[in-house]
Amino acid sequence: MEGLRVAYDGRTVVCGVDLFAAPGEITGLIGPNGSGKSSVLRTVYRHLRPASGRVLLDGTDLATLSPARSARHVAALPQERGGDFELTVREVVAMGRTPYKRAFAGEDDGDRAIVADALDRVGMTRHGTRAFSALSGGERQRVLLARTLAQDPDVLVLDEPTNHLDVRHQVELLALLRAQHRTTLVSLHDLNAAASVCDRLHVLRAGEVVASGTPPEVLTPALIADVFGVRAAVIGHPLTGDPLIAFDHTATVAAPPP
Ligand SMILES: Nc1ncnc2c1ncn2[C@@H]1O[C@H](COP(=O)(O)OP(=O)(O)OP(=O)(O)O)[C@@H](O)[C@H]1O
Repeated sequence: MEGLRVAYDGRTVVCGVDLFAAPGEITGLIGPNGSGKSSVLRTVYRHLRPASGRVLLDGTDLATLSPARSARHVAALPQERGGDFELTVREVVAMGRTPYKRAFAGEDDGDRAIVADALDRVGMTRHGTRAFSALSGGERQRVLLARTLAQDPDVLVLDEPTNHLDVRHQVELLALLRAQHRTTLVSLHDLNAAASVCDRLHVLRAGEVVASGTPPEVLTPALIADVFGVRAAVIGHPLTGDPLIAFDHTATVAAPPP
């Protein structure tokens, strides 16, 4: 992203963000509520047009690609999860193949194998014939993740993907992201999950990137106090060695800026 600015009704909420997501790496966006994480991601999956600045994919301005073309490159798990599709689980996942099909073209064996594999990866194979609208929040989340996998994108954009998931499914989802080795841009509220899964982190505050680096570089007690207004100790995780952030849940520190 180059000089990315996002505005709603003339109010700027992302102001001049420059950000690079390296190929095959997991790039994390963290920051307080309202800091602009979703707004940045929405420009990447083209739900929003930047007010100024550009989103480049291998040097090509995404805005110059047709929607179908960019959908072959970029798949998203957005925060707005759409309505209750009157579709089965399998049909929702098969929607991921749409950017590759001509109008009215049916599924071929290749599509069917990709859809089956995507369902398998999120552990939803046995739910394939159920109505999507009848699933729990976490199950829907996993089905929508399978749809992005079926889309076979170069770039995966995920806005708070662990929302609604129990801890086991959070761990599975993060492991799945790691195993993909795709260029991934993800917003996360769980700083410990971000520390464990992301190669690089960018911290947003009031629409600006205020820190960037590897998780150990970024996730310091000073930054956590400054940006989130919470006291924390950062220690090495006894099992993995990743930074482990132990919050002081008894009190906040200075209120974070608006
Ligand atoms: N559709 C919209 N219309 C108007 N303002 C919006 C819209 N979506 C977001 N905003 C505003 O833009 C700012 C950034 O919001 P955004 O959702 O990008 O932040 P976020 O960091 O993803 O927040 P959260 O952690 O709460 O999901 C906020 O002030 C929010 O109120």
